[in-house]
Amino acid sequence: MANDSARDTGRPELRVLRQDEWNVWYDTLIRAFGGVPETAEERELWDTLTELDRSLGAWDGDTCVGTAGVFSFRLTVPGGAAVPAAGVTMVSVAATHRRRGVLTSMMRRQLDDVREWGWPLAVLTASEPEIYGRFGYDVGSLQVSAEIDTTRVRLSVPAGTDDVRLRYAAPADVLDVCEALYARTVTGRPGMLARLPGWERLGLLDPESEREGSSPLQCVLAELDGEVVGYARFHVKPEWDASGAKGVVRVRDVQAVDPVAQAALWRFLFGIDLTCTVKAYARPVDEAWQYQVSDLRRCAVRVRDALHVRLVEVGAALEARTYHAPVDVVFEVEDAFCPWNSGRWRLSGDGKGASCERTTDAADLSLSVRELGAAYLGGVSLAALGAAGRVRELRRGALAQAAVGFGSAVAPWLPHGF
Ligand SMILES: CC(=O)SCCNC(=O)CCNC(=O)[C@H](O)C(C)(C)COP(=O)(O)OP(=O)(O)OC[C@H]1O[C@@H](n2cnc3c(N)ncnc32)[C@H](O)[C@@H]1OP(=O)(O)O
Repeated sequence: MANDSARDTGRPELRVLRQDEWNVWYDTLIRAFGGVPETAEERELWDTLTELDRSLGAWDGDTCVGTAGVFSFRLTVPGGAAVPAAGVTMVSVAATHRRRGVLTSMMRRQLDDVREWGWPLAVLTASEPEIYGRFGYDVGSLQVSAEIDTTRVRLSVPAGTDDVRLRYAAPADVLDVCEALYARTVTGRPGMLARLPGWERLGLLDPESEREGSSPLQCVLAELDGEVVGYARFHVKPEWDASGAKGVVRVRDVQAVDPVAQAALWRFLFGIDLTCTVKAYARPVDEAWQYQVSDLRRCAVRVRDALHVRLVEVGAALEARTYHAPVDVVFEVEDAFCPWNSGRWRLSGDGKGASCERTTDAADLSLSVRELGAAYLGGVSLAALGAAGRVRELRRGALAQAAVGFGSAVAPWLPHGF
């Protein structure tokens, strides 16, 4: 049907990707991102990770003009449950075919598919944040980058940090240990993704072309009483000028099971000889080091959007998480792109669980599905969205109650892109 209508109208034909099309499809994607080829290793890895039956290609005759993929993730939500979520990825439209609705047609098909698969959520990281709001996504987690002047900034660490032993290890040799540790941390923060088979290799990708003069990837393990309690992966870029060493530590990944292990790793990164800057990227907005430093201003902290969240099924999504404080609220939801979500929903929940069902009761709060996506992981306050004019309070007190209920003790975080 879709093929016929595409032929009739001259619109590109949208179809599920086949393995024999992958190379052309992937070339289309790479070109849309500027056309710089990836290494053979990266390409092979993405070929392996692509979920063909969940990926779409848009074709103008034999020419691939659009790409969109989905990874079948499980996303940690407030309360710690791992909820099926479509990880929308590899989205592109050839510049020759831009602004003719190809992306819109792929988003339409994709969200219909995700609904059919029974997954309540879709998530993505955006090349440009402005693209996805029209399809019902909004920013659900933020991330921090920092450039820390370690010649001036001191770190105060908690008691017990000296008990943690650190040792270097070849990143590939300890991959399994690091993955096991990651798996232990994944339910600790909303917004984290359980690693799918094969995804551990992403952590080791280390193309020389991206090192910009830095060392190959290095890894340090943190151990307490013989047990691995954390790891840091990083590069060191040696630099010298007339006044001496000015090396830079580029932090790629820090994971730890508790604050003491975390502090031991950060103290190590701050203190590597012959370096005077630590550059970190995509860190949690509430990570402890920000409250342990002597001078936050010299850490040049920047915040940006990380995970964009879309509630595909409002009822199932809101039931899948728990609530920081008891909530009983009727939402009037507007969702133009996925109209099955529009209308009134009563959410009743607390720290143990929740129900979210259709209702004809009077609404307490009026908002669009985007505000629910923004607030979903607990990192964006519904009250703040209200102050921005994006949530309308129809019953006095409902906004404050819902805002507290949707909150999270720890900020959501996406440790790696996809
Ligand atoms: C999850 C990910 O993979 S993020 C990666 C996204 N991909 C890229 O950034 C690669 C480079 N860019 C592209 O490939 C394309 O420009 C795309 C995919 C962003 C857009 O594809 P198009 O087919 O041109 O989009 P389409 O024609 O469906 O546009 C739909 C609407 O979005 C708007 N839009 C599209 N791209 C953008 C953008 N980059 N910024 C702002 N608005 C945009 C259009 O103006 C249009 O608005 P309208 O409905 O009000 O007219």
